[in-house]
Amino acid sequence: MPFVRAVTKATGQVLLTTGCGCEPFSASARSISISPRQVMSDASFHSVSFSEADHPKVLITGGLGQLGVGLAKLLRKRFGKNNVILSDIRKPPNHVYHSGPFMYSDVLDYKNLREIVVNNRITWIVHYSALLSAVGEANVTLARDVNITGLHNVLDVAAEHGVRLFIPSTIGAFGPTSPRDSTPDLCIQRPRTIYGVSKVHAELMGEYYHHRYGLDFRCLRYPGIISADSQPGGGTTDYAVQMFHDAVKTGKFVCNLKPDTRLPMMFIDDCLRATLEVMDIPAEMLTMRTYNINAMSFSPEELACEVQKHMPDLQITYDIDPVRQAIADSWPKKFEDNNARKDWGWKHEYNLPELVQAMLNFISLDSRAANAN
Ligand SMILES: NC(=O)c1ccc[n+]([C@@H]2O[C@H](COP(=O)([O-])OP(=O)(O)OC[C@H]3O[C@@H](n4cnc5c(N)ncnc54)[C@H](O)[C@@H]3O)[C@@H](O)[C@H]2O)c1
Ligand SMILES: C[C@@H](O)[C@H](N)C(=O)O
Repeated sequence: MPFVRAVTKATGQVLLTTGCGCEPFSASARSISISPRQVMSDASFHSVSFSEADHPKVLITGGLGQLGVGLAKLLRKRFGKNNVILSDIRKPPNHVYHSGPFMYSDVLDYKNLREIVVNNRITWIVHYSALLSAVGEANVTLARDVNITGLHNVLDVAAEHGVRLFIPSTIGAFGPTSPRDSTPDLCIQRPRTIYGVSKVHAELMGEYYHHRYGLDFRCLRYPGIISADSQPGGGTTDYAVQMFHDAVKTGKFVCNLKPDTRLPMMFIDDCLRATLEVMDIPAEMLTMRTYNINAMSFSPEELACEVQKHMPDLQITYDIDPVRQAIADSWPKKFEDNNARKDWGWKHEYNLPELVQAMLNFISLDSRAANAN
């Protein structure tokens, strides 16, 4: 829906409504532009001429990380193989390259992003590119570039071409001054990592573009995600994935967080389903644009205990990484997600016992297959 503009004579102010049901707001006439960048005159918001019945055409940025390949698989099942483009700056492995469209895309290259969106008539972007919490602390400049400059490029391209945009946030968007038990959607957010700071920035910029330009921005704050068939990319919650791989391979695991470090976690199938659900629902059902989603919380010792029910000989020792420990100690222990459950019916399926069973089934099967080859 186009912007409605009305210039009031008396004040020289411009009133805008965005067609999204938000309150109009005013701003100085001089400062108003129709788009975040000065785009060509043929670019207009919400101009994509797809009928409601058409499938979305999806671009996933940073798609070769822990979450992108699984999401592409889910979306391709739903929308068709050729309607979902995976992109990244890395070379895809064979099985990914042959499973559907893949393109090189560096989110720091605005023109390249715009070309992909235009040439492929993209209608949804899932923006996964990021440096996660632990690697971000090891390279703050790169994290700032990818997580903040890259975000700005994606926001602009999405706003200019009427693209629905999903950006994940994280438990890492909270900090030591946030309530750590049952952390709600709206509370103090003063994270102490560049990752967290960039994610709060993403939440605020996405919501700002929604109110200011009508961008259809949707955001879920994910807990730590546990997956069997994809490796995590340098986060604080990675220990929980590694424990399974080491347990099956060596029967031993050295944990880099203290035994009682409790964090919100989620099995990947729940995370990807939540992402599709929140992208798919009508905008009227969203009372907010950024939602917490929750499944379970556990500590290393609780996870180890559950794994040991299946593998009683598993040996766990602890060698604490002070950087990761400090990050974990500043994050929520338990997440509150009442709004997601109320507004769009979010419901997780995996608790800790089901998660452990699913991970061990997959990894054992996978290692048996590798041994047989
Ligand atoms: N995995 C989790 O536990 C978790 C939890 C909360 C939020 N998230 C968020 O979900 C998203 C995906 O997470 P993930 O675990 O798959 O991350 P990941 O680190 O595994 O993958 C990120 C991908 O981004 C790519 N990338 C880096 N620089 C890039 C650039 N300049 N241009 C394009 N791509 C670039 C990397 O090559 C990598 O494949 C991230 O935004 C992350 O913050 C993840
Ligand atoms: C929690 C999440 O954002 C990521 N897995 C990290 O630990 O950095």
